[in-house]
Amino acid sequence: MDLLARVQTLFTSSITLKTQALPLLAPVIVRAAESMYHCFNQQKKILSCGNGGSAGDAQHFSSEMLNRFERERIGLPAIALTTDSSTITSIANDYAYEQVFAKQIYALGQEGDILLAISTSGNSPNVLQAIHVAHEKQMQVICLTGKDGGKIAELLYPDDIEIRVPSTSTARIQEVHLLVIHCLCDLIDRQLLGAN
Ligand SMILES: O=C(CO)[C@@H](O)[C@H](O)[C@H](O)[C@H](O)COP(=O)(O)O
Ligand SMILES: [Zn+2]
Repeated sequence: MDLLARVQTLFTSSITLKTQALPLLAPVIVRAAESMYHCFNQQKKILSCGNGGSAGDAQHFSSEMLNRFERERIGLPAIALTTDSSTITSIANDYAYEQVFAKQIYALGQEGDILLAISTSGNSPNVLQAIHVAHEKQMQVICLTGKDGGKIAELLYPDDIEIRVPSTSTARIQEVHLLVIHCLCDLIDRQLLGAN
């Protein structure tokens, strides 16, 4: 078993995917960052959700908004819907796991807010329900997906934005999702603070 060679393969496939994804995703990332900046400028907020590694990504994004990214600035209003175990377990217990994000969006979401929905398959039922409720609440949906976009791709409205990573590997897609999140943070800061 050549573990060193395996690491080489994993790094190479991650780098190759990022290189392939750049021209496809760059214009869409810019559009998403402009929408997010506009949302904050209107005193609105961003709610984020996802499962597993994507739950971590949802929290990673909200912490970089609430605290800061690489430059000093005021905190920006963002809430990850993946963090409150009492709320999540009670909704799953009393209703269904499918509702864990949707019910929070009913309570917290307002017209003009954005939902950042993260799913590598595009098929997680609780993320699909979250998108339905975001639409009811007149929120724009920005989603990070992979594979064929799954059912999320079919649900989106024309004003929504899908950033779809061209890969079928969950792990590789997640690696690009994290890079996309850092691009969004950087572009939001540039619009807020200027280039320096
Ligand atoms: O991190 C990983 C795999 O790298 C897993 O925890 C993964 O996030 C979970 O299987 C998720 O439930 C997958 O959901 P989704 O990305 O298809 O919406
Ligand atoms: Zn993972």
